[in-house]
Amino acid sequence: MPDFAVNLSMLFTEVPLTERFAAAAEQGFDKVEIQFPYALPAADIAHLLRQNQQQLVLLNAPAGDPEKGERGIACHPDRVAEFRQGVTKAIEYAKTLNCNNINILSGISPVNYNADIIEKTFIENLQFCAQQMANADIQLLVEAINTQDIPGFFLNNSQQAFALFDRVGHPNIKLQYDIYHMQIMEGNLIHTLRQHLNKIGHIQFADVPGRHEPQTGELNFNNIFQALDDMGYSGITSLEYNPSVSTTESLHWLKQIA
Ligand SMILES: O=C(O)[C@H](O)C(=O)CO
Ligand SMILES: [Mg+2]
Repeated sequence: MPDFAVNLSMLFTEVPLTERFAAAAEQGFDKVEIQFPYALPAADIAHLLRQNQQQLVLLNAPAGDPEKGERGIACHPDRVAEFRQGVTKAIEYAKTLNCNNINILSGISPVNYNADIIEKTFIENLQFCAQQMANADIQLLVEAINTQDIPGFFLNNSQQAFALFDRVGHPNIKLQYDIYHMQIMEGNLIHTLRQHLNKIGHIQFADVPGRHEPQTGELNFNNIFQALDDMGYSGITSLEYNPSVSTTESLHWLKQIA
């Protein structure tokens, strides 16, 4: 069975973030992720993790202003200094929280720059991240996001990610393979996971369509989880879905496979 973590930005949202750690612990989760932890001081999060005997396994670097529709700024040529300051802040949080993985979001391609400059900016920013994070013993992860939910998102499929990693040319970079986004963009999940397992550092999932819990859509999660075990995947597999019912009720599938 996969080593599960739960994303506290999308599950247990019935209660404020500070109470989600305990809610997750009550359901048996000892590993959690937070997309953007920055509204809380790192010391407060560290206290909550200790109190609930949990490990933080993933956080995202700051990704611009969501109120303005921004979903990452790593490919924005005019935001490089701001992006890199955000990465420094993410590394400080990760060090305080003993978190070994930081996820980077490319963002939506800015309309006022040509494709080559956008790609070059992203590659140079990833080179910066890979080295800064290697210095801090942190794994750089990069996530591809589907363009139905976020039209224009620059990094949107696994082959594009692997080709970019070759150009980044640093060993400290892996794909955060989100099953939900990749089912929408390319399908062929088990084959892709098996073929590129050594370039995949973290997995998240939700069913398609709807981005809800397993058994609400078209994916056969029993087969996917079994295949991950069979191929020897040893990383984290994280619940990152919008529960279609209460979070606790949405975990029925987990009890069936346990
Ligand atoms: O939406 C997702 O899949 C991400 O993992 C994320 O962190 C976006 O903020
Ligand atoms: Mg994701």
